[in-house]
Order: sequence, then C-alpha cells, then structure tokens
Amino acid sequence: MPARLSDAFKSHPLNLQLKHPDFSSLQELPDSYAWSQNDDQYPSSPGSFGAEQDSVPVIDLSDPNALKLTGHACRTWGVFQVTNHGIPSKLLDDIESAGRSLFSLPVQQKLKAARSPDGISGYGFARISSFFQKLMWSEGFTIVGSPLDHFRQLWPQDYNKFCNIIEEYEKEMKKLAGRLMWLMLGSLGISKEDVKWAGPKGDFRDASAALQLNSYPACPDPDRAMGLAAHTDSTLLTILYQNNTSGLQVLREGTRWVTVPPLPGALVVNVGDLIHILSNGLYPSVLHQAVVNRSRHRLSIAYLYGPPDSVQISPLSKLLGPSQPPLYRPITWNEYLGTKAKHFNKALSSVRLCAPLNALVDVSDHNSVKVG
Ligand SMILES: C=C1C[C@]23C[C@@]1(O)CC[C@H]2[C@@]12CCC[C@@](C)(C(=O)O1)[C@H]2[C@@H]3C(=O)O
Ligand SMILES: O=C(O)CCC(=O)C(=O)O
Ligand SMILES: [Fe+2]
Repeated sequence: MPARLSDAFKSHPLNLQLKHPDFSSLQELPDSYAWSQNDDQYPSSPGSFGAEQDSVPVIDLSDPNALKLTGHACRTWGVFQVTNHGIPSKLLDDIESAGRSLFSLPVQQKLKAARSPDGISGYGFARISSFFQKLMWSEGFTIVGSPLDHFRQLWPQDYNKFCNIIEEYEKEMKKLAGRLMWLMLGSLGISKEDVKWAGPKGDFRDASAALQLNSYPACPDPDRAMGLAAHTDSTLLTILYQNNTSGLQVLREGTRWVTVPPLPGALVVNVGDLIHILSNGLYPSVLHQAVVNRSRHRLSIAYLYGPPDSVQISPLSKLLGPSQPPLYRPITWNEYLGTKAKHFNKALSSVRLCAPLNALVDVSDHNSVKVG
C-alpha cells in the first residue's frame, strides 16, 4: 500500500508551540509579526522597471492557440491566469463565502478543528512557518479527504452545506486540473500514451489533491508584515482563486516581484515543483508570496494538485536524450512533501541528480541558484 497524502507529515511533525491570534483585536503589529530584510532573502518590494509590458499572461481557454500560449507561459513565467475555464461563478462565490464564514468564527471555535502536529488537514499556521523567525499575517485551513469531522466541530448545525460546497468545488477543480495538465504536457509534445498514470481515459482519475483556504486579515502595518513567505508549491500545478483584493506576487527573472492582479472570474495557475521535475526543468516552478493590506481582508483558495499516491514522478523519457540527461531522481508526492518539510526551498535541489550541462540554464533555474 503506498503512503497516502494524509500521512505525508507523520514522520515530519510540526511542533509549533504558538498562540493563535485574534487578528481583529490587534491594533498594532506585534514584534513577532514584524519582518525585516533579514527574515527573507528575496527582493523587498515589487519593482517598477519594465513593469508596463511585464504582466502575468492571461489565457482564454477557448482560444484555439491555448496550447501554444500555455507552453510559452510555463517556460517563461511559471504562472498564468485562465479565463473561460468553465468553473461556474456561483461556485466561486460559494467557496469564497464558505472561507469567509470559516475564518470569521471565534478563535476558540476554529481551534476545535486545529491541524494536529503530524496531520495534514485542519486549521493552523502555514506549514512553512517553522522555517522563519517571524510569524505570517495569515491563517489557513487545509482539506485532504473528507472535511466532515472538522466541519462538524466548526458548524454543528450547518456542516452539511459547507461539505457540499467543498465536494462540488473539488470535483470541478479536478476536471479543470486534468485539462490544464494536457495543455501543459501537450505543448511539450507529450501525449496520453506517454503518461500511463493519467489512467485509461487520460483523465487523471486517481490524482490526489489538497484544498487550502488562506485568510489574510487587514493589517495595521502591512509594509512590515508578510502574509505568506516566498515559496514554490510542492504540486504538479496549483489553481488559485483570489477574491477581489490583490496580494499574490511572483518572482520575475529572479530579481523583482510582479503582482498577479485579481481579474473578475479568472483563476491563477502556478507551475509546481512536480511539473518542474516531470518536464526536466523546462517548466520551472514559480516562486511566489502573498503580501497584506491595511484595509482589506484577502482570501484565497488554492487547489493543490498532484499525482496518484503510488506514482513516482521523474523526468518524462520523451524529453531526455544524450544531451538532456534526467536532472531529478524519481519521487512520489508523499516523499516530496516530506523532503519539503525538511529542506523547504532547497527541496528541489535536494532531489537533483546532476548539475546542468549548460551554465546558462543554471542562471534561469532559480531553484538551483537563487533558492536551492
Ligand atoms: C499538499 C500540500 C502542499 C502544501 C502543504 C500541503 O500539505 C497542504 C498545504 C500546502 C501549503 C499551502 C500554503 C503554502 C505551503 C508552502 C504550505 O505551507 O502549505 C503549501 C504546501 C506546499 O505546496 O509545499
Ligand atoms: O494567497 C495567495 O495568493 C497565495 C497562496 C499560496 O501560495 C498557496 O496556498 O500555496
Ligand atoms: Fe503557494
């Protein structure tokens, strides 16, 4: 039996003995939340140089050129937004209000659904908090498998309504994620025969996923706070819905942060570390962070999509040749999450087999140079 996603942190417990704050009661930024340059190794604010033409690609999924555009966005940005994706706007409204309802519960109520130190699901600080001296101005709720037990604790009367929303959202996201996988892989010349674990219908039936609800309350001193520190996602791809408040930034060319503006009805797609491995580095995973805001509460919902539990991800053989050796060793999603829990932003380099042949490749590979 392969280890299940829900067991990913059994051997990497997170023992954060931290008090969960009531953000709305804080009129000033406590020192434990005040970040300085030294707490984070990346550039501090969005750069304006070249900003006019430098915006994250937006791809209309009904465009006949969607395949080519997706490939280009994955090679050059590692992130893009999609429109005409087929997710009903009512469902996006429903998931947003479910998130709002969850995070506006009293702290004591939310703590009834706290994530256990070695667990994956539940309420708590971002897992990556343990790598930083300072706390992040955010709270999160992770769902892997059924949220029923936790939701019963949170909403003893209404849990069914919220479970149904999550179930519907996950069903629709799974379909969209499968479509996006074929756009990404198709533009590399990969077809259904090349990816056996996509299943007999090529619909990635056995894929695993986690749903992460993120809340970033309005912050009294946003310039010194950090919503979610810079990281890459340990996924194949992530589909992110953000409410109408900006905050997501991606690192561009290793030098400056570019904001991903919320576009009504659009969804953000991030290239994750496992597509980075699968594509043998052709599609680099994108380093991103979330900043906070003085007056507005920001919410985001991330659908973190990965392979079936038993599948070892390794560079696709069609992309390899005498001058393209495999750059990463095979690894399951579960194992990779364990590696991330240990090495954080050096996880990708820790599964790397050999240094790139061409030094120029190295320069653009942020995970081996800037991060790892
Ligand atoms: C499957 C997962 C990826 C994730 C850790 C998790 O177990 C569920 C939450 C995910 C998340 C969301 C916020 C940022 C992040 C780095 C974190 O701390 O938890 C990601 C993790 C990841 O992609 O590595
Ligand atoms: O809130 C955001 O915009 C980013 C969230 C994120 O990066 C994540 O959940 O992995
Ligand atoms: Fe992320």
